[in-house]
Amino acid sequence: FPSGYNDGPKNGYNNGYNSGYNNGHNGGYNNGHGSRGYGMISNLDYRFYDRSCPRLQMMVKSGVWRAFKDDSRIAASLLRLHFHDCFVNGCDGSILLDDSEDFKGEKNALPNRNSVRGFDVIEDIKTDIESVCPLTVSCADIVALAAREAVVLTGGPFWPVPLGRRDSLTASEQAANTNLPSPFEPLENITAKFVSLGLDFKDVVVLSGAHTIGFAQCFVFKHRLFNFKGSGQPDPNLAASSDLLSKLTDTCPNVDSSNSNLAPLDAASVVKFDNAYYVNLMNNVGLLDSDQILMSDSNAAALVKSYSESPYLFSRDFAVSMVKMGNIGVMTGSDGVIRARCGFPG
Ligand code: HEM
Ligand SMILES: [Ca+2]
Ligand SMILES: [Ca+2]
Repeated sequence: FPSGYNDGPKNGYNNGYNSGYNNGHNGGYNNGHGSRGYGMISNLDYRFYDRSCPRLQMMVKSGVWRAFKDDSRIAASLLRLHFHDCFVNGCDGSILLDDSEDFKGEKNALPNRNSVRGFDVIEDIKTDIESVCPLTVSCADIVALAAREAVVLTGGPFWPVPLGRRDSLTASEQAANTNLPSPFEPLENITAKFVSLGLDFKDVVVLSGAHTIGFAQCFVFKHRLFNFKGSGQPDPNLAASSDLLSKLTDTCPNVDSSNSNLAPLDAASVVKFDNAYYVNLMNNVGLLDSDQILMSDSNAAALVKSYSESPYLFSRDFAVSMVKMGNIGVMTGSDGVIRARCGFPG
């Protein structure tokens, strides 16, 4: 990676943050082999808290399990929380900051408002950890570990999480609105957003597999059900599966009041972290336009096919891509802070 990758400026954090970010990185379309693996260049360290907070990982694990007992969707929500943190100013806990009178952060940015969940779970875990290891563990690291636990808890792969991220003092509503991929935009745009953060095309396909768990609100896919691209008809991909189409129109009748109703992203196994997401795409029953659209690109479709055939391949590649995502724009050393509470910068 270019120098400067890991040392985000302390002051004026957002100014020019992305400049030079991607120089020299492998741009765009490749098959992802080579330059992948756990050996990424990063200042993070698997053993960062071994001495300062030896029970950290156990505490995160039990906090996630506790929350999961009452709400199995929380696993999906915690995984998405890490993604929405890392894609906006790097994995720095920025998404966790509460709005105040003179500060508007990311929580209420368009992709997050009434959509991202799990803040209270992270805050509860942080409170536990503060009682044992005060001002030691960053919120960004807790989110990264919680995302891993969420995947393990739902039957997905375990991977060691490199640690030592520092928390931001600020957040950017605007960056959240522009950096996070939207389910309404074409694959090229989504890919460009990943590439601008040092990820690649394979990561788009692999990380989209996170949609093997969790839910989406009707308004993000409703345009596929009734009047796709002005045709007055459902998306032909969905129409081919009358079974799914009728379930979705039951959940999401064509009235505004259904907009926040929920449908499983992977109807085959909504709380199981498996490769069914890719099997769905092969069968044209992906829920989001941005999911099914992967099949319209021959490189992506080839990866989808191989993951649909091999859960092991998917598990392995997902773990690798999650470590990559967890490295985006991290602050280490004396940059940033360790927050006392995740919702407040101080
Ligand atoms: C590739 C571009 C992506 C797009 C366009 C996208 C879009 C979305 C949308 C629209 C939702 C539903 C939100 C709602 O209805 O409130 C969602 C849910 C979700 N996304 Fe993504 N996503 C993408 C990539 C990712 C990645 C990289 C991850 C994690 C590694 C992820 C994890 C999730 C999870 C787990 C949920 C379910 C959350 C829950 O049930 O609380 N997504 N995504
Ligand atoms: Ca962030
Ligand atoms: Ca699944």
